[in-house]
Amino acid sequence: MIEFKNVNKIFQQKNSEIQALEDVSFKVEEQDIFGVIGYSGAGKSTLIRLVNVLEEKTSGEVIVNGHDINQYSKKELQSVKKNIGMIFQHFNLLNSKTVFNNVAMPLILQGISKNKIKAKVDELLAFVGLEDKGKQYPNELSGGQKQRVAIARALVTDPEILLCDEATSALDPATTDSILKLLKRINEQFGVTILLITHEMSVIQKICNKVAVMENGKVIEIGPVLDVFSHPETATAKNFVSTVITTDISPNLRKLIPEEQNATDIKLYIDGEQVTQSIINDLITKYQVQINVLFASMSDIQGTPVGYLTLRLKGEQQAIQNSYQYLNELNIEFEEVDA
Ligand SMILES: Nc1ncnc2c1ncn2[C@@H]1O[C@H](COP(=O)(O)OP(=O)(O)OP(=O)(O)O)[C@@H](O)[C@H]1O
Repeated sequence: MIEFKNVNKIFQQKNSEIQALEDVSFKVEEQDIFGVIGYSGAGKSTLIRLVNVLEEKTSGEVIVNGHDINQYSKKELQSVKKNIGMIFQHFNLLNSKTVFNNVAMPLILQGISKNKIKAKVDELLAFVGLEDKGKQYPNELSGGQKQRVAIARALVTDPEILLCDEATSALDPATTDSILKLLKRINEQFGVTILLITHEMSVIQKICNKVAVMENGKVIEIGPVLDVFSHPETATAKNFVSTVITTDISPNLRKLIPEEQNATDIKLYIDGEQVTQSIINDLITKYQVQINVLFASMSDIQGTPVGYLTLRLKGEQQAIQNSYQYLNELNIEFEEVDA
């Protein structure tokens, strides 16, 4: 649906060059909610703006609907762009126009008949929950309501792709949640593919099925959300994950737990059906190992329960070895950690 192939973007400045994107390659499949996360300056905005040609790449290919976006004729590009809606952090509404006219604007510009416009705009205002706000002006609305208007406007041409540029960054947590739910509904009911950029891992956790982590213009980690969240490899991805899930005892808390002779601490990762296994009970009763739970946390990642445990095991060396064999048989990831 959208594919970046070896994309580079260099901004030329008077005496220097800024490489905003470096050899970026990945695919957004149909019906994905694909999240791109990175710190400020990572290149996220530049990347998303290439898709609807708000920026032009320096080299590489940005393929939308089967063709490189720069290979289309002007006329073809117009119809490709109609197929791509976009929403922004600061909504970008026209304050001098009513809500109705803001949503209607793309259709007015296309010369669509008034009756058709009214039917479509009314339908979309109802869909975003603003059926009674058509006659109001943007500055009479809350931030969340403004973003709903912007979403209705982005959908008015029935696009197959929706680009979201930090769409919830200016909103409070509750409003953010309601907008994210709306985006999910758009993806599920209308089959719209969503490419979003954010600096908040909670946004990725709540609605994305895939994620790319960017740093210094490069994609440094990419994959299904469950994979990247459960096994982040780079320091940056680990930092982002730690903002939404706690996977370990904090160093301060660690200091409060006394060391013990003849004890082994292990860290376990469990997910899916593994969380229903009576692991601790089995280790105690079957293998005669004493157990202290030093740390435990459970999170929901895309509907999959994911758990992290740190256990202190005490017992005969053979009993500990047998416990490890049992964990291996259950395919549970674990490692010994320093006390
Ligand atoms: N029009 C421009 N001219 C020159 N440099 C630019 C331009 N747009 C972006 N850059 C530079 O390109 C790099 C990537 O910027 P970009 O805005 O894509 O990052 P970002 O990850 O979206 O960050 P933020 O979340 O702060 O917007 C930065 O170093 C930025 O200064």
